[in-house]
Amino acid sequence: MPMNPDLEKERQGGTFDVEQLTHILDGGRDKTLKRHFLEQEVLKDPVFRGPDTRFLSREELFGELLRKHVAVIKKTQELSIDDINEASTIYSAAMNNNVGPLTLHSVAFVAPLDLMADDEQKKKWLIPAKKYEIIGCYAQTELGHGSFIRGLETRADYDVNTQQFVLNTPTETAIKWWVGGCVAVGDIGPKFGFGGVDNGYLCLNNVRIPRDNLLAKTGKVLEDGTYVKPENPKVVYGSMLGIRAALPKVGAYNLSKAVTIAIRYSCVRHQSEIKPGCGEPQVLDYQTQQHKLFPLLATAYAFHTVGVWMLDFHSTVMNEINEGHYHRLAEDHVLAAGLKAVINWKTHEGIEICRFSCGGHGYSLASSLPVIYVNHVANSTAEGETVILLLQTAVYLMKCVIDLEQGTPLDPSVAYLDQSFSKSEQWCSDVDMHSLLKAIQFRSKKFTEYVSSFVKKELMATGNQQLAFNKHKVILVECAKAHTEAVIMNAFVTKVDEILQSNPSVGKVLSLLCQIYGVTEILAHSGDYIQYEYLRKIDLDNIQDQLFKLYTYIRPEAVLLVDAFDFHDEVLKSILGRYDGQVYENMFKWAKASPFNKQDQGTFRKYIQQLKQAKL
Ligand SMILES: CCCCCCCC/C=C\CCC/C=C/C(=O)SCCNC(=O)CCNC(=O)[C@H](O)C(C)(C)COP(=O)(O)OP(=O)(O)OC[C@H]1O[C@@H](n2cnc3c(N)ncnc32)[C@H](O)[C@@H]1OP(=O)(O)O
Ligand SMILES: Cc1cc2nc3c(=O)[nH]c(=O)nc-3n(C[C@H](O)[C@H](O)[C@H](O)COP(=O)(O)OP(=O)(O)OC[C@H]3O[C@@H](n4cnc5c(N)ncnc54)[C@H](O)[C@@H]3O)c2cc1C
Repeated sequence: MPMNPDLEKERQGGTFDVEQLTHILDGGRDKTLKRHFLEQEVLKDPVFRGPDTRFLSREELFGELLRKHVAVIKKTQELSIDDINEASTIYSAAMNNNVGPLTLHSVAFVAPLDLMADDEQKKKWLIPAKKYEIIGCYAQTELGHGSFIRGLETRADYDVNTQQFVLNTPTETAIKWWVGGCVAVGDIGPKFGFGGVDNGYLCLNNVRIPRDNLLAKTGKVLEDGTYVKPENPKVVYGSMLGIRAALPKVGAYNLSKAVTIAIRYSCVRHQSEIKPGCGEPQVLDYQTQQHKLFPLLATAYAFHTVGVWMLDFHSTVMNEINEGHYHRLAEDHVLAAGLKAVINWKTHEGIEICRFSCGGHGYSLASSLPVIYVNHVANSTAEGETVILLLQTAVYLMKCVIDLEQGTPLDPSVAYLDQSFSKSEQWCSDVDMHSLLKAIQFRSKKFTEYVSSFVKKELMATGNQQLAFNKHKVILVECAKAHTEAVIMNAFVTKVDEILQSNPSVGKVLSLLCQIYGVTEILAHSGDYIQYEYLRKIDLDNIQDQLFKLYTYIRPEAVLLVDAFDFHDEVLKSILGRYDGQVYENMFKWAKASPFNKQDQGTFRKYIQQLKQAKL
């Protein structure tokens, strides 16, 4: 199909090599080539062809995705793939923006076995689980409790005579609920999205399991019922840590898809007039459309950068824990908690903005933006609800203030809290990314000190830390967000500095995006900078001008920057986001293919006939 002339023109501009940026995003040229190879292995294999999942009922969708997921597993094993990123490539190429039915088996059943089973148990369960000889799920949440783990009601009473645990869900609120991939007892019914996953319920009534079913790498129960605590009790929470540490990159992936669709479509879509009689401009030429999408484009790059960094950091900490060193578990937990919470929340807001920016066609499943949205938005609740996780980060920051007062060294990711910040010169409209980072770190430091003063006062008055925290949860959450933004901006600036050395032209365009991210973040909290006397109105006016100027620099690069995400059309599965920009013709073809247009709407005639006969 010929290229849409608008997109053809957009691809003639640009100041950087798209392919080189794709290689950077993938982690090197070889990884790009391997990703292309794996995508083609899926896209050319007829087993992965099937009905357009956007036309399917819940039951049909589950069946089709299970069929495909099994094919993904076979393909992954056939190609001897064990790298998580490569396995994700095969999975994403097949799932058409859905979450596959066996996802929880991999991320929430196999992972904890790997983390907490002893060698004997690994032989017994981990090996067959990895071969899908046993299919598992993660049944933690109950009808009555999800966030408050210590409130869970399920019982496991030890029967010393039979060396067994007797499992019971003694109350209705104890029923295990939301259990992804739980095929035992029942499905919890239709959901907002996640149609590919059978989130189930599980009632336990005197279910007996052998003592050695308790994963024993950390804690264990001896024959006489004595509980031997793990060296570090928090490691039992580790199974939730793995998914949280991975979800920032999942958020970046989903936001990258949404901005690819919205920016390509915004170049194809012509609407209204700027100069009467001069034709309808591309909607991406409107400053308001740029104001919707360019900060999100910058955010997608920022989230990808920090998502890769978080996964590396988490993997290092897990290796240290495997060798018995727990000193970075707390930092890993709160970084994963804060990044998972902020990134997934801002991503689902961003996907929604991308949908809005495509007008009516964004509301059609032809765009796939609704599919990406409803499947992504679960990530702000699942694996730790947003506020819950931000409070974890906030409590850690309160401890950092105490550590600072006591002269205890801080973890690297919060070292800036011990720095002094000052800004004397007036900001013009070309503030560099390092100055923007300093400002964002300054705000986080000041906010942490401000919140800590309230919590301390409350603690003095009540002597109860939980009460003190509970009274100031709103500002504690904001404090955790401010810190997490400092972590994101720091990772983005660090990566861009590195790329400026290795590939100046790519580094330059990314530095523009980094400035957009930083200026947007500062303007979103401008009141704090005035209140803390770090910025004046003139500074804010100047960086507002800077933001609009940055949009003009990014406008000719925008399509190339989303091309660099390198989504194959069959992976993106969006008519608005097609690489060739041939939207209208394919929208019409897609609509005509809808089963709704195929079935004889006998029901329509039947009931309208009744209406006519009713002679109202
Ligand atoms: C691997 C690839 C993955 C790719 C992903 C692909 C797509 C899949 C997408 C989605 C999958 C969705 C599947 C969803 C599954 C689920 O939802 S499973 C259930 C998840 N449930 C939760 O997350 C519950 C949230 N609640 C909690 O975590 C806890 O209740 C709590 C809020 C943290 C409170 O804990 P607690 O009540 O014990 O009290 P605290 O004092 O706050 O904590 C005690 C100390 O423990 C430390 N802590 C807490 N959590 C952790 C942790 N996870 N790791 C390490 N340490 C932890 C906390 O800091 C306290 O320490 P301190 O005593 O020193 O202060
Ligand atoms: C798509 C999806 C898949 C899931 N898959 C699984 C799975 O496979 N296995 C599994 O075990 N679970 C699963 N879950 C459940 C998930 O882990 C819980 O929904 C999540 O932990 C939130 O707990 P909750 O639903 O009890 O919400 P609640 O904790 O009841 O939250 C409700 C509200 O109360 C607020 N709140 C709660 N506690 C506090 C507090 N201390 N301070 C301030 N505010 C508070 C929250 O911020 C929120 O606004 C899944 C959920 C979804 C949506």
